This record gives sequence, C-alpha cells and structure tokens, in this order.
Amino acid sequence: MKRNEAVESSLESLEIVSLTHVINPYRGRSQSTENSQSNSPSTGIKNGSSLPSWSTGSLNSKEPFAFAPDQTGQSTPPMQPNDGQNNYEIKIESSIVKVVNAKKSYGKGIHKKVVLDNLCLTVPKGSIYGLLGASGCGKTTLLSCIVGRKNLDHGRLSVFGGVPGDRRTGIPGKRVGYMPQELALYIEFTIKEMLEYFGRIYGMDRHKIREKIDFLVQFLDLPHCDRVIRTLSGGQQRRVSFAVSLLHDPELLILDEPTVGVDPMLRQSIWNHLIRLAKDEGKTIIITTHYIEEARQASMVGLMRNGHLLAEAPPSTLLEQFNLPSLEDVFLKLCVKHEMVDAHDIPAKSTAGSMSLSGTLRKLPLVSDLTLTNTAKRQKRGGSLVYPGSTAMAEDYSIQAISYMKAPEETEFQKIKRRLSMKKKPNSGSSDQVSPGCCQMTVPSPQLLFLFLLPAVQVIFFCVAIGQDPTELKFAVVNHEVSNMTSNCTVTTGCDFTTISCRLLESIFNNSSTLIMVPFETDELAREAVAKGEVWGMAVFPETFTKYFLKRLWSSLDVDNETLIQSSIQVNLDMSNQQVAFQLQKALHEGYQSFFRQLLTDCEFPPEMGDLPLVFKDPVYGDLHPNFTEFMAPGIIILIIFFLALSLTGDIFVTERRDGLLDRSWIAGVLPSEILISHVFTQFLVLAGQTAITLVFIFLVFHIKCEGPVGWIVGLTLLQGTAGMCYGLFLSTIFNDVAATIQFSIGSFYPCLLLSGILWPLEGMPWYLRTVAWYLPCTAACQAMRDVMSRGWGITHPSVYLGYVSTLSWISVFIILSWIVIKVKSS
Ligand SMILES: Nc1ncnc2c1ncn2[C@@H]1O[C@H](COP(=O)(O)OP(=O)(O)OP(=O)(O)O)[C@@H](O)[C@H]1O
Repeated sequence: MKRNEAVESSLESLEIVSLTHVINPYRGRSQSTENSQSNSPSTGIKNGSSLPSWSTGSLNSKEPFAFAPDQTGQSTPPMQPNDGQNNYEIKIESSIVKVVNAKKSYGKGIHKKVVLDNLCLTVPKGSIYGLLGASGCGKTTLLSCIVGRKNLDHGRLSVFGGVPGDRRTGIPGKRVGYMPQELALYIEFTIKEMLEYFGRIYGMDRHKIREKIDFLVQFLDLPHCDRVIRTLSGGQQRRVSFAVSLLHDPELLILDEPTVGVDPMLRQSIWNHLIRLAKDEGKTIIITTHYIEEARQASMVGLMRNGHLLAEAPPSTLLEQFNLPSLEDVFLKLCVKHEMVDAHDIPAKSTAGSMSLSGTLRKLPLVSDLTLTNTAKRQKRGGSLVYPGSTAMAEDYSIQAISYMKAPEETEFQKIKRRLSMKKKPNSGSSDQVSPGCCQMTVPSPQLLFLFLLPAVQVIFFCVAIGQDPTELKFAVVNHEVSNMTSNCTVTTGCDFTTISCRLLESIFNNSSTLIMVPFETDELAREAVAKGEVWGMAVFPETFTKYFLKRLWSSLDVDNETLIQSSIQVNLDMSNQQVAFQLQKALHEGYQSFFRQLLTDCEFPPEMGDLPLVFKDPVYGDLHPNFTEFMAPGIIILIIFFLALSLTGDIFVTERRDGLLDRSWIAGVLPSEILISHVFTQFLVLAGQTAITLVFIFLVFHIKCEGPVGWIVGLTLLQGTAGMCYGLFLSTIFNDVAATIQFSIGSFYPCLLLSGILWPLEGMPWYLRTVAWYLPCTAACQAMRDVMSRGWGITHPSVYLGYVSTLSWISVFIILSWIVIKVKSS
C-alpha cells in the first residue's frame, strides 16, 4: 500500500513537472516525438547528448538530476515516462535554466535564514518565465545563483547546459543580459555613455551600438541620450538599466523587476517586445515582477513562497485549474494552503531532508487536485500534450490562451522600427548615422571638475589661511605720563628725551599692522576691556616713565629697585590664544627694539648696544624667519593626496558593489582583474592630475620653497596617493556600505594628522608615541618630504629613502590585507 502511494506520488510529481516543462509556447512543439526513439529508457537522457554540467551544492548524488526520496524513503523514478513518451528527456533538451533541489541560506547558527528550500525550476528555451512571489521570498537570490554571482549550498543548477560562473558556457558573458534589482549604472554617465560602455564590453561595433542606442532610447521612451543618468527620474533610470540588458541581444534575459516605475502603456510595450523576442528570436527570458497580473503574459509562471515554488505552470492553466479570475487570487490561495500544510507538516518536513518541488506540491491538497485534474483532463493527441479548453496542441494552446498573443497587429516594437525607418535620411546607411545629439561631444561633468579642483581648493585654503601672522590685534594702553593720550602725546625725534613713552608707543603701534592701540584712562578700565575680550592685552606706562627710563639707561648696572619699577611698562596679556599671544609678545619686543635702536642711533651710540648679545647668522637650512606654512606644507600635500585617494577609492568600490555595478560588469564578462586594473588606471590618472594641481599651487602659485629636487616630491606624492588608494581598496573589502567606509576613513585621518608630525614636530611627543608614529603610513613620507623641501636632501639621504621605503611597504601591506579579506570572505 505504501509502495503504491509512493508510485502515485511520483507519478503526480512527474506529471506536474511534465506539465511545466514540455511546453515551449513560442518555439514550437515539444521534441518528445522526435527524440523518444533515441532516449535511454533507464535514464531518460537522450543518447549521444551531453549531460548538462551542474553547479552543485553538497548534494551527494552523482546523477545529473537528483530527486528527493518520497515518503517511503525510496527515490522517485524520475526518468520513467508516464505517458509512453519520455517527456523528461525533452526538458533536458529544451531547458536553458534548470534548478533542482536548490538550497541556499544566509547567516549561521541562530541567525541562519533559509532562502531557497529545495527549489526546483526549469526554464524552457524560448519561453518567458515569470517568477512571482512576495518580497523577500528569495527571487533575487535565485537569480543571483542563476547568473553565477552566488552559489547554492545544496542542489544543482545548470544554465546553457553548464555551470553558471564558468565563462565557457557564456555566463558570465554576452549570452546573458542581466538587469539586477539595483540600478547598477554609473549615474555620472550619460545614457549614451552608459550604453556605449556596455556595448564595448559586449564587443559590439560602434555602428551597431549607435543603432541599438537609437532604438532603445525610442523604444523605452528614454530622455535625450546626452542626459546624465543622475538627473533622470527613478523610472527613467530603471529603463536605462533595462536598455543595458537588451543592448546586445542576449540569448537569455534575466530581468529582476524591469517594470517597476514604468507606466502601464510602456509596461505593455515592454511585454510585447519581450514576447516578440521570445517568439520570433527564441530568446529565453526570466522575469520577476511585483505586478502579478502582468505575468499573465508569461508563458510560464513560478509562484514562489519562502524559498519554495508553490506552483509552476502556464498562467492560463493555473487560472483554469483554480477557477479563479486572477493570478493574484491563485497565488493567495496557494499561500493559504501552503500555510496550512506547513502548520501540519513540520515534523514530516524536517525528516524529509530534501524535498523536491513535486514533493512539496504533493502535500498540498489543492495542488494535488490541480495535478489530478490535469491528469484527468489531459489528453494525448498525436504525441503532444493538449490542454483542456483547447483543441490545439500545447504550443498552439499557449499561443491562443495567453493574453499577450492578442497584442495589436503592429506591436510597439514594430511601430518604433517603422518610426525609425521613416526618420532615416537618404544616407542612413552611413555608419555615422545616429539620432541627433547622440554622438555629440559631452563636456566634462561638474563632478569630474570638482575632483580635480578639490586639491587646488584645499591648497588655496591652506596657503591663504594657515601660517600667516595674526594682524590688527586690539591692545589697550594706559599712559600715566600724559593726561590725554590722543591729543597730548607728542612724538619727539632725534636725541630728545621728552615723553619717551609716546615715542615708544609710536614705534610699537605705528610701524606694524599687528597691533591696534586702544587708549584707556585708567588701569581698571583697561583691565575690564581685557576681561571682556575686547582687547588682547594691556600695557601701563608709569607717570615718571621717561625720568626713570633715562636713569636706568645712564646708570648701567648701578640701578636701584625704584628705578627698575618706574622705568618698566607693565603688560598683562590675554594668553588664551597661544598664536595670538606669541604674536603680541613678538610685536612688543620688536617695537621696543626698533625704538631703542633708533634712540641709540639718534644719540650717536652704536645701535647694536640695544640687542641681545646673540647674533643669529644665516641658517644652515631654512630661513632666519621660518614660516609655519612651510613647516606644514609637506604634511598638507600628503594629507590631501592620501585621503582624497582613500575616500575616492573606498567610495567607488563600495558604491559599485552596493549598486550592483561590479556584479553587472562581471556578469557581462569582465574579469575581476580587468575591473581592478581599469580602476587602478583611471584612479591613477585622477591622482596624477590632483598631484600636478596640488604641486603647481604649492610651488608656483604660493611660492613655497623647495630646496631639493622636485622630482622626489612628485614621486613621493604619487606613491602616497597610491597608498591611499590601496587603503581605500582594503576598507572597501571590509565594509559593505559607504557610511562605514567614510567613518573609518575619518577615523584614520585624525591619527595621521595628529601623529605624523604634520601639525607638530615629532620631537614634541612622548617617546612611546613617537615610536608608534613612525610606523604610520604618512609619518616617514612627511619627514622625507620636509627634508627634500627645506633641507634640499635627495634620495641618497636615509630620511628621504626611508620615506619611500615606508610608503612602498604600506602599499604592499594594504594589497596583501585586501587579498586576505577577499579570500576569507569568499571562502
Ligand atoms: N546577503 C544577504 N545576507 C543576509 N540575508 C540576505 C542577503 N541577501 C538577501 N537576504 C535575505 O534573504 C531573503 C531573500 O532575499 P531576496 O533578495 O532574494 O528576496 P526577493 O524575493 O528578491 O525580494 P524582493 O522582491 O523584495 O526583491 C530576504 O529575507 C533577505 O533579507
């Protein structure tokens, strides 16, 4: 009895599978009759035909098709013909995509999420297969496995009779056109550039590309092909993505929700075009859509739920069998039944191990009904299957029954073709003949300009804003020697010693733009102004300043305390800002020194008597009056180049991966190494441009000195940019989103800025931090660059040499780490 149930079950399963696979609605009838003679009765595989290769998970079976054991534990005899013909063998012959017992899950342990659960699916050649299911049921995952971007955990998968991912089968390659759910477009490109880019990848010639661009722009109602993709609406962008997948007339089209954001008329036009591609050109199309009803136009639909296929049949068959008006109703009903079965079936399911689609369907009373009904109603006629309600054979049935076959006599495709041919001018045969505007030169995008100008802008900000002396600092003066400083402070000249305070004040304030004098009547008022932050400091001249100043001057070393106090100017500074305070002190010192030298000269004394007995001769390296800008310039060059390259590379790789561009290029047949080389090449061009602009501004515009050979600066800057690129690559292998990459970049920026000797000499750090700092990517390079610029050293000097060695080592480290992370992730 058990055995009988098993056989019945297998027959039901076989019938369902047969129902789903024998029909090739566009390409003509099944080949069962033609091929039945040559079939191997035991395996069902056509003699002499090569077995499909399989993308397998860990399924143990060595058979090309593995069928799950039925409830008796015995394997269903899959290749047994159930109607005197070997329909199964036809499936092998005619199917483009075949998935058997696919299992796929994400995560591990308690986080494990099963996304494909013993899913079986067959897509016949020349059919449109509508994959339907709620969001998150695993459609995209399945498509990713079909195009070879993901691997199954268990089960088998073949495309074009080979393993997806194997270039010899044409996938990845030009046999497949893939439209992923993500946009997967370079949004900075124009429509034309985008299509040309993929056209070149597919090896199309220019003329063909232009022809296709013209057709696709009109067919998909796209805006002018010189429009930048970023500026298009979401729906328009999706249509450009769709155009990319159609561009090279692939044999297999895999479209993940191509009609999202498309208005109903255009949607219908798209479907008409797909139908024509399938019917007239034998293209095979797998399409997912959320508009369930539009899938009525598919030749086959697979209703998917929680990783299972609930049913797989022509839409009209489903509607008829369920006696429901819409596919949505059918889907709903199947889901409800599936829920009920799931609720009662957990133990059985868990022991079943692997459960085929047929097994799943068998547990559904309603679907079993469908099977039985099919069986009952099905008639055999002339060796082909005939379905109820139709007097035609299977192929004809589908043609008549499916609504799209009632498409208007002239399809959109034909209309557009006609419109295009009407538009053609007499010399339309010329290879240059394209729609106006589509072959125009495009100006560089603002983003590209920004990319090149960014370093220049940063250098300008740095050179203009950093390192200059603070000026116009307000300073309070209380002069008790004169009653009204503004009107009564007479400045004397020559060897004259009346109101020396006024002469000194003039020397301090009038000869420099650093300080602005703000006179106050009393010490208290001046102090209050300092306290309020209105002035940066105050100086108070005693009432008898001139008298005691002269006494101090003439008395030489024999000076009493009273003289010292009365001849001194009392200064209180706001030291809250170190740079400003230094500047104030410097201005006061220089003002005093200038006054005193002048006084000595006027009184015919040697002015040097007013100087400290320290003579600073010409420095060995650098200037007598060093400039903070020159100290920081090497670090700034490195920071700008390193971190621009880092953020650009990180952003590009992460964005391209997130947006599906890397996948799309890979599926189009581009090798990962080619992607990498093209990125390195283009980014190196950007880097070279940025380096040139940065150095031109530093050395030629702002005249920052470089005592050594500029070539070593250029070399080191390019290498630092390369190190930044490699670091960006490394971060992009770790993180999947741009925000994390940017956060980490910023997180790395500050240690570099603070510890690499860019802002402050390394000699000012504690020894332990200094040791760590030397191992950072920018430290040795910064020091090397500073030594070239201010000391004029060349590569033979260890400091410069070490800068190069350190940078090259970091490049190697980042590349090795990226490689390790990629290997770990892919395993
Ligand atoms: N890389 C991943 N890591 C973890 N979980 C994932 C990953 N990709 C997809 N998933 C999960 O797997 C399930 C199936 O995702 P999938 O994208 O295949 O669904 P879908 O049917 O295509 O959904 P939609 O129609 O919304 O696109 C979802 O729950 C999703 O969250």
